Amino acid sequence: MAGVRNSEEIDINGASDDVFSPKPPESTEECQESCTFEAPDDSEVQERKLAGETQLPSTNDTAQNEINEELDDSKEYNTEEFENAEMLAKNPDDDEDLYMYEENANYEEEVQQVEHEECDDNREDRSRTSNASQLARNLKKRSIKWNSHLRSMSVQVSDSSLIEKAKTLAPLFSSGKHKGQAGRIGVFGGSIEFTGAPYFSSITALKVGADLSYVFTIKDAAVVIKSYSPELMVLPFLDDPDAINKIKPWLDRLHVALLGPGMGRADSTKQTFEAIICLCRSKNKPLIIDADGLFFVAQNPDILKDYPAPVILTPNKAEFARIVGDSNLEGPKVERAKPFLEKTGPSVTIFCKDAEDEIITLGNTIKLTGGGSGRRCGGQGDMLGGAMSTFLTWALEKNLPPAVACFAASKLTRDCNAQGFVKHGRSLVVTDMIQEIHSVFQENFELK
Ligand SMILES: NC(=O)C1=CN([C@@H]2O[C@H](COP(=O)(O)OP(=O)(O)OC[C@H]3O[C@@H](n4cnc5c(N)ncnc54)[C@H](O)[C@@H]3O)[C@@H](O)[C@H]2O)[C@@H](O)CC1
Ligand SMILES: Nc1ncnc2c1ncn2[C@@H]1O[C@H](COP(=O)(O)OP(=O)(O)OP(=O)(O)O)[C@@H](O)[C@H]1O
Repeated sequence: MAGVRNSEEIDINGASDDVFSPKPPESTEECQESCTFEAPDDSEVQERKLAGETQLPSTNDTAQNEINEELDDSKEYNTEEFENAEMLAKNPDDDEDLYMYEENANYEEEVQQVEHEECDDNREDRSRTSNASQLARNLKKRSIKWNSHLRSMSVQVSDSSLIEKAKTLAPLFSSGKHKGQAGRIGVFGGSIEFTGAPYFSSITALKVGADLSYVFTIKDAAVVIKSYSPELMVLPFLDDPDAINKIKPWLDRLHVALLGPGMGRADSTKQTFEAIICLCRSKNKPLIIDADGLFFVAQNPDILKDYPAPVILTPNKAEFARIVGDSNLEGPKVERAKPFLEKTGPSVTIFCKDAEDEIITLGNTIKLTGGGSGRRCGGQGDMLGGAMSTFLTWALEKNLPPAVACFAASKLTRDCNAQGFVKHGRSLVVTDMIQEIHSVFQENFELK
């Protein structure tokens, strides 16, 4: 694949001193031997089924029977919710009746509470039984439709070889490894206006499995970002008059630099951005460029010309139009990207974010669809960039192409969105999606 270089050329470890030099990565062969990729297990469904076996004590009381019926119904819905993704895809027209579901987590909790109270008290206090019955009915009324947004929960990719390769990405756990070997990610971004974006990226990089995550930001944003998470190392260098010299020693430690989330578009920021790219170039540092970083690249694509390590650009639809320099939001992206990619050279991969994600290299495109929910909360692209940073670190260590990291990040983001939507519906925010990373990762990328 274009833009893929071997690990010696990439200098993926990037460390100039021994303290930060990771040991050589395990060979891909070794890893593949120990990796098996199994279909997601249905333990959650089983757990819910088991929970559903608990019945209230039988009673002749009508209200009590009503409650039992309500509770039985709710258990059915809660179990169905996890079983029906495939059915949705197969029978898209059936969704109206079939996919009414309860706001399951809260519903189940509240009903179980009622169940408890009823078991204890129903012989003594019939009026509470009827209150509980009303509560169960009210809860059911709050049911929302699981509509066509979730018809397909499975991500489809036009190059299925990526699926197998993505399964081999995660490094093995080993007590012999030291902190940093699973990834040291640097996120360069943040501004007075946007402190959330670099946070979402860097916390996601950590939660996907990087060992260390640094945020390089401006002074006034640094304290704010630190306050979001003690896990992140936040360095207030971006608006320092001596920014590049301050950044330099830290850059040596990074496996991948993600540039742009929430960075802002001020001219002074553009200068710093370009100076960072020059510095990264001198150190063969793999790059991911997102958001405002793409705004700057659009103004000066030559900054990436013949870049000596892999670069992934992650534009959304609007940003894509900006970097390829056309105002047309439609048309085959692989064609529209061609002049830009010819100019920059083979190191650059474009991952275009949209309902259909596309991994574009010169003359080639791989498309990803499915997953997600129709709920499009801000920060989802930042999350994707953070995940991609960690996946790219691992891909390069294993000599896998950047496309594998793109696929993995897209799959993870889309599944986190779909899974989060089941719990939070319209209230889903990117923080909720980040909470889903562990279980989505376990299902799709963990060595089994
Ligand atoms: N909590 C935060 O701090 C967040 C900060 N963000 C930052 O906000 C800044 C501006 O980002 P924007 O994404 O708004 O700027 P863009 O210039 O990327 O987007 C401009 C417009 O394009 C539209 N657009 C995006 N995808 C589209 C699609 N598929 N089809 C049609 N239109 C589409 C958007 O609605 C938006 O109005 C960046 O620095 C970004 O990192 C965002 O990442 C969101 C979260
Ligand atoms: N319509 C959609 N259906 C399914 N998934 C989607 C859809 N749109 C976006 N996504 C997923 O979300 C990812 C991020 O896309 P998005 O358009 O939110 O990026 P962004 O504009 O950079 O986000 P932000 O700036 O808010 O962080 C995409 O790569 C894709 O995986």
